[in-house]
Amino acid sequence: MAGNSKSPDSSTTDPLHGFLPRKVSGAQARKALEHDLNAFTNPPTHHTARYKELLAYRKKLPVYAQMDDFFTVFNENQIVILAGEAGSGKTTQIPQFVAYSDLAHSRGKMIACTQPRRVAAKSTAERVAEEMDVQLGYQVGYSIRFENRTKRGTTFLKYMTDGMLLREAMSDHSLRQYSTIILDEVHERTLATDILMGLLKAVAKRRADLKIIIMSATLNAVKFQEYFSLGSETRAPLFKVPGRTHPIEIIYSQEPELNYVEAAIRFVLTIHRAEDPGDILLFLTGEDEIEMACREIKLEVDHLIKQYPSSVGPIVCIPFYAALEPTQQQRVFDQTAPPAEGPDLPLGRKVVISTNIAETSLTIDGIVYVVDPGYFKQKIYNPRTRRESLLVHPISQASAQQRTGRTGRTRPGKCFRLYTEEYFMSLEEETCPEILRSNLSNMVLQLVKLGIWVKDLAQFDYLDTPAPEALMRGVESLNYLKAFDEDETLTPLGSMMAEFPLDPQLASLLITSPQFKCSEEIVTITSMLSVPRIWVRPADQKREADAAKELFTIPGSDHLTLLNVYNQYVENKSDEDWPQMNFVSGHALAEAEEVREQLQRLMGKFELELVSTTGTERKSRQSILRALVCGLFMQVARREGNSYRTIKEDQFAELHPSCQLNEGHEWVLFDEFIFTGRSYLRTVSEVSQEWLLELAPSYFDLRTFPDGLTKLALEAVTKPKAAAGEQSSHRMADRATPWSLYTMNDAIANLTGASTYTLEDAVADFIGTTPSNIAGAASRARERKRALLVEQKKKIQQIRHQNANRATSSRLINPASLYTMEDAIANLTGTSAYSLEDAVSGFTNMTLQDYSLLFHR
Ligand SMILES: Nc1ncnc2c1ncn2[C@@H]1O[C@H](COP(=O)(O)OP(=O)(O)OP(=O)(O)O)[C@@H](O)[C@H]1O
Repeated sequence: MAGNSKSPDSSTTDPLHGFLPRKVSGAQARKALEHDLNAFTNPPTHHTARYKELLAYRKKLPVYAQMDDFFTVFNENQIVILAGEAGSGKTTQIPQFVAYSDLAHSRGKMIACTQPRRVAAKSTAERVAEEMDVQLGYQVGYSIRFENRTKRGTTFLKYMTDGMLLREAMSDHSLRQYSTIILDEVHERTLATDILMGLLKAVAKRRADLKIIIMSATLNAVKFQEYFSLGSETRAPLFKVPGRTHPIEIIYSQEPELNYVEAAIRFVLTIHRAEDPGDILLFLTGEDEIEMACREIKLEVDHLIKQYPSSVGPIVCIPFYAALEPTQQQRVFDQTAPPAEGPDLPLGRKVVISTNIAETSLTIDGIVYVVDPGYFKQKIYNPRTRRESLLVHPISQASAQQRTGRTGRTRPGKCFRLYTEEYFMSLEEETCPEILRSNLSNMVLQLVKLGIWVKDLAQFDYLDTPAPEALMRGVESLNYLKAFDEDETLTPLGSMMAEFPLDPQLASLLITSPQFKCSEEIVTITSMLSVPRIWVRPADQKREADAAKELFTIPGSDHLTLLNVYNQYVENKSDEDWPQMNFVSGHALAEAEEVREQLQRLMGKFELELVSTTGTERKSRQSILRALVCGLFMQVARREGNSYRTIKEDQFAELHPSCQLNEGHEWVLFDEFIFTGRSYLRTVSEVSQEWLLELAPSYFDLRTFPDGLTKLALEAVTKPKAAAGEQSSHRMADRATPWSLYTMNDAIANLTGASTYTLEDAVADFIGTTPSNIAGAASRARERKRALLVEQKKKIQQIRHQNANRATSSRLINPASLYTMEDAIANLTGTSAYSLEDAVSGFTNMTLQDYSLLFHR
């Protein structure tokens, strides 16, 4: 095979007869593609009829017509920038062309093609395995976080998320197992793709044999060509694939639209009534909008069918977003439009309503109409406040083009842009790169693991350099986590942290958990925090879902509640209805189980002991909470008034409505600090301030701690303790702490001399019942209160609904009304990370909360 076949008739038995790596021409590749035998199976097998059918289809793709030129440019250059219209065949065909030229399979190498999204990596690998007539997971496979379908020694074409390739680069800085690396959809500018670009540029200088292809439909080609010039004057060559498979008509709105969700629903209904057969893809920003739109469209269409049965066909609405279970995501590809309801009646239509996960790389067969309202949800991290905002933003021109490109793939299409052409021209050309709006602590750790010195981080060859403050914050967090030593090199702990596919804080939590004799429980909690939403809350069963959640609740800790759910899931594994009956996601739990297995394997690799807590329930819980403090001590807040103030950053937030805690807890540790119109702490547990001082002494070092109420509260713990010996007879009369800071917990600690003795324990001792009975009674009382609240909320919603109807019928809402204070500040300051809080504190030297208190007084 591959050039060393000498027998005279070997061209009939070896489709790759005469092929020399990277000297292959288009003509040779076409001959091999047409061969009866499959070049990539061992021994070669006969091609199936399906292969031939798909090959006929592939030949019509624009990239196929460019095959000769592609082989020339690929053979002659180390790095190629490739731009081609969405649907021209880049993602599916280019890696296959490379397979013929590279002959990676015969050289023990692999070809990698990265994707920013898991769903794209997986679905493209499935399609390509079918096109190449091989079994998925063998010659062609995929690797995404916590899911690897490749076979060592057999897989030579691997679709993978960019994050997975980056992870591999940490153990092999030169990525030696790959002969060619293709970075696809680079216009998305994910953090991992950006780092990979810098890394591959350096690897290319060391490894002349490594080829790199940078691909996208919509990229600023010159910027990439210059970046990849490898120090010489010559830019990397640009290979353009003109044309698309089928034409697409783009239709703009004449006027700015009303409320974009309403407008989108209206458009879908109009298309359904007025346009030729063909499925519809609508882009909305998030799960709530999508589920609501699915319901409304279905209701409206059912209503229309009753009114006009001879002119309106049936419809099926399919939601599509990242948190959905794979079987539900798969519906998007598998489910077809419903048939006509009778002879001579109109055909049915499939409507897919998706977030921007369907924006790139995906082909959903049958889509003819795309409806693009022009918005998406974007996460922006503010390094100063350490808060993430998740807000609706206008999309970029590049995104709009990608959305348009979801049609015209298997037949001609139409794209309805629910904004004017002038508005489109005013959009940003590209989406803001993730590196400019993310928490960089993980990136910093990965770069250092890749061999970059901390002091050189700012000089790394970034395509767009991140803000120094963001880098500094990343280094600072890692210093607190003891990932670096005094010389700023990786400590063994830091090096181990980088090996876990987790945020550094969670990795550190996992690694330190054996010290608290609860690593079994912590690995479960970490896995539960790493998967999408566990709780299921259907719109028409919210009350039942909340009641079910209440039954899992461990008072004072969402983390322990998650542990409880997982343990009960494992106990009830044989009952497949259990998740649904309990309003939890069976898929998320199964995924948590897989994640857990993987993390457990990694722990084994580093000889981290897996131990479970022993002793009383109270003691076990305490050990777990103490371990959580040891890893997540930078995510702590203290109650002030009706909200919580984060430590050091002094930001105010409320507990997220999904939290099972009441607001009575003074100190809490949280998993997420997020802004979604309001600031929230999500997944929260109560902790003791003494643990903070004991378990994170360098972060809570009172000598360097900023002055303020938090410091006073922390001092209140240390001072009375020091004085406790002498003052025992005056404890209640002589209150050393400011009275307002003296909590019930302090009182109990003073009375009993044990800081871990809680209010519940005290009650239990007095009335002779257990804390869990008390919690049960409290939970039943809460349930009654919740039922009342649900009623009240319903009324409020009715009133809001009536008001909203009144408002929308009398007032035009244009995109400008979605322009938030944050957008205004971003426009004024030129940085999206500068929040309202920053603006207020910049101007007044006060926090927003203090400022508004003063203002309202
Ligand atoms: N799963 C699939 N089912 C049916 N057709 C498919 C599938 N995947 C790809 N195709 C066909 O192959 C064509 C090329 O798809 P491919 O993903 O390679 O294009 P692309 O240029 O990479 O597009 P994009 O920039 O959107 O990722 C599609 O337009 C479609 O006709």
